[in-house]
Amino acid sequence: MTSINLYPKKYGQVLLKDKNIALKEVILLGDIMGRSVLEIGPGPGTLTEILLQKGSIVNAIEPDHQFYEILKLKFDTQLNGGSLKIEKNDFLELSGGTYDFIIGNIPYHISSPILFHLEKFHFMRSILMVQLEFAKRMVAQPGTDEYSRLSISTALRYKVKLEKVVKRGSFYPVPEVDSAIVSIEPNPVKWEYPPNLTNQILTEIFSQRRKKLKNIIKNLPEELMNKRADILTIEDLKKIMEIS
Ligand SMILES: C[S@@+](CC[C@H](N)C(=O)[O-])C[C@H]1O[C@@H](n2cnc3c(N)ncnc32)[C@H](O)[C@@H]1O
Repeated sequence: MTSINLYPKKYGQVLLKDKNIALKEVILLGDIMGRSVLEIGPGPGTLTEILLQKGSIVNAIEPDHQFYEILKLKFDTQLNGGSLKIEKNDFLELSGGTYDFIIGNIPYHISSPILFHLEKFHFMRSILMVQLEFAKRMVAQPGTDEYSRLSISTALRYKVKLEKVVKRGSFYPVPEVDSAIVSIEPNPVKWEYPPNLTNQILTEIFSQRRKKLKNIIKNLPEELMNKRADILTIEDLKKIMEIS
């Protein structure tokens, strides 16, 4: 007998089986009654169901054909009633939009592209499930072991909080790593420097983490010369942008 592979690696499909965790994620969004929610990768619709029960208007983006078909059958009433739209699409292909909230238990192999693609959207708050190590790097402060290019790139754009560690046993198939729920709010003050130049400078600095900044960038202010990437703050980066 041939079996259908519901978990092709291509889409990073590890499914949340603990409904209490899904409920916690939705509660962390805040009051969603009557509000618009973009859901990234609904899979079989565990989060979708709770979002709809709580009265939100959901736009769900799912590229996998099998899940797309399952969702259409499962939520036929809500689709006809107008509280749910399902798009068979890749979130990274969306050009942007405005939603009150964004939520997703996202595929871990594309966490970074998804995180930075959020920038194309206007939203108040987002709740994402990511790999625990990724979450720790997202929220890491300068001078800690986890501090990385991801940490400063995240802090330039968002206010992020690691809300809850979720053990691997809450998923099926059981993955090799633990996960975490993070909340993300856009920074009220936007980073005023050109994104390409910022990325270029961060690449130079973080690809030579062990070097002192004076050996990477010329004409630095005195106080930055002996610093290294692992303690680079946003204020330091601003000073570097000013002379670049
Ligand atoms: C980790 S699973 C989570 C599924 C479901 N939300 C859950 O909690 O059980 C990731 C989901 O994202 C979908 N996905 C993969 N790549 C995607 C992309 N580029 N854009 C949107 N969804 C994607 C997968 O098909 C899958 O449904």
